[in-house]
Amino acid sequence: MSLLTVRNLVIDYAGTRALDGADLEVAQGETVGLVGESGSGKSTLGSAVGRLLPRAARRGEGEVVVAGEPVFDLPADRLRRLRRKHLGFVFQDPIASLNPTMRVGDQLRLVLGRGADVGFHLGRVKLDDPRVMRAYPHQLSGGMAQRVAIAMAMATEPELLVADEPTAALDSQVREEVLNVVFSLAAAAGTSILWLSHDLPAVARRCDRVAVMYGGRVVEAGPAREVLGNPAHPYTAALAGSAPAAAAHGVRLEPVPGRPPVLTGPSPGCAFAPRCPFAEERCEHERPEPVRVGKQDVLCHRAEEVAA
Ligand SMILES: Nc1ncnc2c1ncn2[C@@H]1O[C@H](COP(=O)(O)OP(=O)(O)OP(=O)(O)O)[C@@H](O)[C@H]1O
Ligand code: NI
Repeated sequence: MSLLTVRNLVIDYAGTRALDGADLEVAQGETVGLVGESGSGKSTLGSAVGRLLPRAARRGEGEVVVAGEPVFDLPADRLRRLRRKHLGFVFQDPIASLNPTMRVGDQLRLVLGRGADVGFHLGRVKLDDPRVMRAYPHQLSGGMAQRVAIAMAMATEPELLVADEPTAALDSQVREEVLNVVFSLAAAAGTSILWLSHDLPAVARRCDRVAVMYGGRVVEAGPAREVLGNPAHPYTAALAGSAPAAAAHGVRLEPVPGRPPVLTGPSPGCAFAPRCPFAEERCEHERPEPVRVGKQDVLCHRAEEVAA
């Protein structure tokens, strides 16, 4: 059974359509990478999982179900309980996600309860120096602050951790260490991960499954190896740098020429059509419905040919 199901989710910010019918599933204990260009809707989808959207956001159609609970239809107290019991969040800017006026140890105790063994939880994220406990967030490096944020998010052993580009602000060596901490803690606790990222190959190395977003929809989802090794959506193919069919016609796919769309309402056809080497007439005015190609769910009129 799915731990998280997002079905046909539509989210608008005054005049901008951020999600245009997004579908996503995360199973218990599974690690899923959600990738896509800037503006494709990753953060909107990640926040929607906990109904943590900015004030300006409006849900149109669709639903989000976490552990059997319809997130957008819950009264406030049940939503709080669901978040506390089932969900953890880690964001891009760790310092901003911590309370600047409170020592690290006190913040952890607030989440964990008075008697909690703060040292143990910091040790789990490889922060063994006792000075960390007494430090204020601004006294920590970005990598250390992110470990504290991870310790807090994972302290309750949530069923699902949503990590929105948790390493984007860190340098590359620290990045790997922080990801190692996230993935090993989650594996030990049986926590599912939804990791939002720009980097398809990096995600494919660590995750069981990958979901690729474009124009506010998940255009391809499936096992990481298949999505990366034999993409069935032209956009994934471009990201993976391997579109044999198009390459044979001498089309250079990487980087993808053109710009991502900024939608103001529902896309009339496939949002990728203007940049797509496979596009034909119907792609501009027929919205692709999900099709199964191999082990992937794909939104493309020509998915069979792309994967072939
Ligand atoms: N608070 C907001 N108010 C208005 N528009 C917003 C808001 N947040 C996001 N958007 C718009 O919604 C769309 C999706 O943005 P979102 O942040 O979800 O994408 P993203 O894939 O996370 O991008 P990035 O990789 O840059 O983080 C974009 O067009 C963005 O400009
Ligand atoms: Ni984002």
